[in-house]
Amino acid sequence: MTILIKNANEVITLKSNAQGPRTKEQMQEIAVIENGSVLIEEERIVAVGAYEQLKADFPEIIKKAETIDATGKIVMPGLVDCHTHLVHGGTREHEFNMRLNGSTYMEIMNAGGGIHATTKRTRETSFDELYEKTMQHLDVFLKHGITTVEAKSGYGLDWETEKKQLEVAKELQAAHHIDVISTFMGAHAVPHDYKGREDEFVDVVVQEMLPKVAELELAEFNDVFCEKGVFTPEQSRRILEAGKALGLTPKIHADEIEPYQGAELAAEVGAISAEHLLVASDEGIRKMAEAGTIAVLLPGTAFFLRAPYARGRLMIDEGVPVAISTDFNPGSSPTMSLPFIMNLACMHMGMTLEEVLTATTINAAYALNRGEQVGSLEAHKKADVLILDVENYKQLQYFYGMNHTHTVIKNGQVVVQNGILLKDQ
Ligand SMILES: N=CN[C@@H](CCC(=O)O)C(=O)O
Ligand SMILES: [Zn+2]
Repeated sequence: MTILIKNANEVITLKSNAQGPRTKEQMQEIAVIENGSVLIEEERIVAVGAYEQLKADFPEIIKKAETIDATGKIVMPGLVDCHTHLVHGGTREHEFNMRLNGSTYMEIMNAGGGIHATTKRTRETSFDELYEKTMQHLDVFLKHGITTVEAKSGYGLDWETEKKQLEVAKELQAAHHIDVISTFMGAHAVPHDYKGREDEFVDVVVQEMLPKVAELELAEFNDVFCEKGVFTPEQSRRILEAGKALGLTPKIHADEIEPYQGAELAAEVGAISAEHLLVASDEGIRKMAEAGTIAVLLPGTAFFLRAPYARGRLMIDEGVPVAISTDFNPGSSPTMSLPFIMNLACMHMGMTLEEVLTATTINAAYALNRGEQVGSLEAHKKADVLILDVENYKQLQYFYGMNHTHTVIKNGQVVVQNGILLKDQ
């Protein structure tokens, strides 16, 4: 398919001469073209710029293009949601109600709820049911303008279920328009039968699960919940180093509930990203900036757990590349609305309108090692493009809590039109 998007009030390209994830003032530079056009052929972007220029440069391609008139709207890259627990059984609204009545997240988890409750449900749910449920979630993501999503395992805590989660994600990567990128997170919690024998469970993850994940090519990344009462920094280091030796890139859930040297560890093991960081130390932030570790911030979790927000402003000022994501999961952040999460980042983490756009496109793409393929509108990149029904990018956060997605083009194909998923029609 050849598509020409024309007359957009603004095309937010995120194009830059910077290499790698954007830091400091680079996060502010979203490279807006007023009255811009985007030319797409097959699954790639051919060019972005003024219509007259594109017409002069690519007359033959323009001749055969189907035109989409974006008058009164804006155009930007598809959103990248770089931290989700996509594949899981069941829901936990009763725990939400318990928290509203005074229980804490960790109390519920230590009493057998939380991650353990979802683990039980995920073990009980068949492959086909999980596949169908996740397919529906992906449809909702797509309608919110998300074209790439990460999927962590970690609700199995045994090989059979971890494998089932990763295989569901792999099959959906092939079956759904959205790109689904898998992370193995066998060390998401210590299963009940290993209580008091935590190191033995780490042995199982390191010696049994990780080699099979690598052999079957079920994931690109390896994550661990480094948190007091879950996995210690030493155990986390062991898990991440073992994954690295097998070719899995480290990620880490760090400093979410209590400061635990997680940010420092991320920098030391060369993790691509450290995620959460609500209570990361000054030293940890400094080390991440030095190492170039991407901070994946998840303000929806702070919102939903009524916890302090990560210090996004400080991290950016210190030179840490920042990405933001939904953390979609059934316990601490059951939302698929990345646009709402962007609003929280502006309102509660001191991030600017421009920084949240960078954090959910190009920087999020780099957090998934996809910064060269998606995350900005540039020639030769994948044609993952959104048309949003607002007059300018500032309105995206001003009209908050709404879904402004009008059209989604994924891999050069229109998949959402007028806010409606085409396969639903
Ligand atoms: N903190 C650890 N894991 C998830 C929550 C998982 C759950 O509560 O089911 C998170 O990233 O917030
Ligand atoms: Zn998470």
